[in-house]
Amino acid sequence: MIDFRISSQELGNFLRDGYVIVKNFLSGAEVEKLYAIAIGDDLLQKHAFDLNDQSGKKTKLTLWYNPGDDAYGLLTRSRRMVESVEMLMDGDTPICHFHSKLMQKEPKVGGAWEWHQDFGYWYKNEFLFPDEMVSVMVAITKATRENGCLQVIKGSHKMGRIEHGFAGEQVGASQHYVDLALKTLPIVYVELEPGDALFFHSNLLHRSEANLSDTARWSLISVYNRQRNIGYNEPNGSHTVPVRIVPDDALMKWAATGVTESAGFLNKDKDEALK
Ligand SMILES: O=C(O)CCC(=O)C(=O)O
Ligand SMILES: [Fe+2]
Repeated sequence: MIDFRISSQELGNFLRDGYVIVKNFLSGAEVEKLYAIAIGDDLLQKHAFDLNDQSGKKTKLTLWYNPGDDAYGLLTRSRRMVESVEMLMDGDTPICHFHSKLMQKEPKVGGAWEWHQDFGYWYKNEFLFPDEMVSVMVAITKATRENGCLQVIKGSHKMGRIEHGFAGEQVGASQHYVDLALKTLPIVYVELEPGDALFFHSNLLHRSEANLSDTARWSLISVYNRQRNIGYNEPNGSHTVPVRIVPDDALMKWAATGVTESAGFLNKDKDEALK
């Protein structure tokens, strides 16, 4: 049995750098199952929407709040996931799932994301504690420089929250502070194999370039929150509902289905952080 928990060295890297990569967080069979379900899932496609970047290129994504008994829900509720994020977060109240999104960056059309901190969005939702929010990006397909993998500014979470404004339909960090960060800290291209996971702090500056390659870049990004960290301007209550943890083997042993309507999908015009 593999122990998936974050080691003390990985924790140290996360605290210093604002992120940590865990290779093979999912097995090959698990990630194949998730990919097969995603491409055949009508509901995921029905609820997908496009976000335009500044040049008009589109990124397709599907976002939902409540993790259920489908394959994606069982992954986000798995012990390895919840115990890992718990080690990386301040505080001691129960771990809740804010939302998950399936990012579908299609070949030739997948749009860019401007430099931002995720807490730049969540501050608008009136969350108060950035150290009690962590994102996990799981690569469903390979992420490379060519297909627009995530880039992070190593250590930038230590700058605290940076002012954000609109960049196309996205929220972007103040260019002046991004420039200063880039003068001071290194950029890291987060290339991932399917099944690898990137855990990152809510104040880590990150972006990605358009996907001009022939291969899709699909990833699942799940966001976790401590129960006492209330988003006062976040209408969806998922972020204060403790995760119902399932065993790590549930994804392979229990589920065969895609996400159901009870997941509570986001419609683009409803998101407070995008207003
Ligand atoms: O998947 C990407 O390229 C970036 C997405 C992202 O940073 C976000 O949705 O907040
Ligand atoms: Fe982000």
